[in-house]
Amino acid sequence: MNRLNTPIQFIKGVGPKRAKLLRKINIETVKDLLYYFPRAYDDRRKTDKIINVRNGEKANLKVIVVGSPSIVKPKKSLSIVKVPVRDETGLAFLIWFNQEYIKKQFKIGEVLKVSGKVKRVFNEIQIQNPIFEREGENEKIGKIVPIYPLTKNLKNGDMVKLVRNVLDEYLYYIEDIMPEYIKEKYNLCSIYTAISNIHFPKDRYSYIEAKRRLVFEELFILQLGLRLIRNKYVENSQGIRFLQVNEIDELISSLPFELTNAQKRVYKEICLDMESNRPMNRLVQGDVGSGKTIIAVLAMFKAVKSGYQAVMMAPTEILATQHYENVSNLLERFGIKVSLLVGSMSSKKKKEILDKIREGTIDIVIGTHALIQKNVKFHKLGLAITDEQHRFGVRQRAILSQKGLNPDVLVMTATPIPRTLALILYGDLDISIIDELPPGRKKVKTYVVNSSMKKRVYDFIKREINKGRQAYIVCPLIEESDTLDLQSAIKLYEELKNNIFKNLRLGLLHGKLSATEKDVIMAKFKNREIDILVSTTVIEVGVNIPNANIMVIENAERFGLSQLHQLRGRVGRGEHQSYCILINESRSKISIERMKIMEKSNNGFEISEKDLEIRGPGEFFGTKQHGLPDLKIANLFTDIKMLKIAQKEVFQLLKEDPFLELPKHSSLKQKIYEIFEEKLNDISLN
Ligand SMILES: Nc1ncnc2c1ncn2[C@@H]1O[C@H](COP(=O)(O)OP(=O)(O)OP(=O)(O)O)[C@@H](O)[C@H]1O
Repeated sequence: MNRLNTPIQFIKGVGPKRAKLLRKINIETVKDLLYYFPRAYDDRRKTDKIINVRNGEKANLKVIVVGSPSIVKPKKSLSIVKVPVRDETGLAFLIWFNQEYIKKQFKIGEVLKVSGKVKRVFNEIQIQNPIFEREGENEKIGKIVPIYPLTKNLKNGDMVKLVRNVLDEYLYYIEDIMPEYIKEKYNLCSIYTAISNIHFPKDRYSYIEAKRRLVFEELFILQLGLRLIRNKYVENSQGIRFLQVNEIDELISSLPFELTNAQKRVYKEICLDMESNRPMNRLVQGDVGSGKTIIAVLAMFKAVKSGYQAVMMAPTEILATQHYENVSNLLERFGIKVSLLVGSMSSKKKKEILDKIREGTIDIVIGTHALIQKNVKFHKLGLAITDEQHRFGVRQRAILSQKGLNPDVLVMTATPIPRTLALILYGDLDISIIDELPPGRKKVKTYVVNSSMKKRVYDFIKREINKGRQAYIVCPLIEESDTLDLQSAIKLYEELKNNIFKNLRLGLLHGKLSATEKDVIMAKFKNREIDILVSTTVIEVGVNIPNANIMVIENAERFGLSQLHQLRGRVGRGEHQSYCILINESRSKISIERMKIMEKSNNGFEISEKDLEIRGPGEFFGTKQHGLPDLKIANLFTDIKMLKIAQKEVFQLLKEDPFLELPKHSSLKQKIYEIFEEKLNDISLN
């Protein structure tokens, strides 16, 4: 057995009780402990003088005991031990509460190093509950002490001792998996120095060096693992060879527009994947309105004309319905049978569709989560597309594709993120980017206003509606409570309908409506029977109504920038000049700064980068949701430079050894299998 896997309760001084506490913080083995990094450090290197200490702050002192310890009992339940000490600048008292036994530990004249919090009580300087050691001892004071994330009843001092013990005995059982040439090239210290110094740094420099090495390793391993999964998947599975379909030119030339160069390039990349015998596993990233849908349509056409079925899963019924309408309009005249499958359908209707899917009389199914239910069985599924993937988990994507035998997989996302990060979050996919908007799109004019300007905003909406346009008004999202969210939308709707826009036709859309009710409202808005659609963020993704040209967002400060960009993307989709009005109720500097970014930029990639900068990656996208292992020390945003370097090295290494089969990479491979075991095993089962 690898000694690092020694269960923690077998370590001296641990025992079952402490082992239980350690398990609470996910420390089960020696290795877990060695990789349990401090959350902060207490620098106890410098010595203060009594004359300089400040009330409420921590002080490290070197003192001499100048009198016998005394015990004071101000009340029955409280006893205070007081030990008088001094240095060359003044007098102080070491204080302990209800710990009478401690009194015996001091002798007059002995020198102590103490560290604790200063409290001034009347004219007395007290150091309360200090830690202390005698001259010559060198355990707790005079150095940088790690502070660990703890749990109830587990003391930092005990953790420090434990880590020290384990380091002494087990450090050299860790294997240094980083290839030598990489360590040399980037001047990275050994894993031994890194692990030992991250727990007990001698100084700032040794801490920085340790952290740099560990961050690099973490990012390197993460990316290597993801790319290895991709390589294995591509290698192991026999995919479908779709045909070159000439009829597709007819479809393309029947479109009311010419494909942009970016669309042509991405389409070509998809064709190459589909025509090869390896299964496609590709992400299409594009800014809002860049025309991702047509790419999906072309891929589905190709699949069907090659004799297979295709499926497309969208996150909401509104979006699924919209896709269904588009796709059937475009493809039915080519003899392709398209069908919709959503949760709200009657069971009779559902059964009818499910039968047809199973028999193969339906070629393309478009739907929501309903598609991943057990009862959905395909006759011959060849292509699985998920739209707006960030709303689904990796697992759901996998379930969908398991409904075929290694179908090609296409993932479409409307949240543009910087390429470097896309490579992490979608590291097991190949990436295509549509980085060009269709020609002639007018920039959405964006204005940030505060609520005092509302009347002007409403007058402006009236004028545009008189010209035949339509508007969206989106209400703030209150995440903790759907009910409040709903109330605020209803309240606003009532007020607008009964007062401000009395003579106009308003509709209200929110998540609590049934799917049919939502459909009715969307259809009315589309048919111009509604002038203003008041909505919660259910409208956020993908809705395409080109005649709507105004997007007003109430309490815009409550949204993430990428989300605002998504919402804004609902307008500017037709020939009319469009407007986005952000009502910002916050005076905070950060809020104003964020709103300014929206005024200035219309580029989703740029905006997501800023959003990431301001909100941090944790909130931007939960790594958990993407099924990635937790990062212990690296930070996807602040360590972006390191991320890029690690990415470069991973690509280089896999070029030479795509499956880590060379003996020199055996320990790397082992580590990756430890971390990504489940995923890699899944693949070998295919
Ligand atoms: N090359 C093109 N030239 C002109 N119009 C196009 C082109 N490609 C797509 N469109 C049109 O642009 C609009 C937006 O396309 P689509 O709905 O596919 O965008 P999207 O990329 O899915 O954006 P979102 O993520 O915002 O939904 C549609 O009305 C579509 O018909």
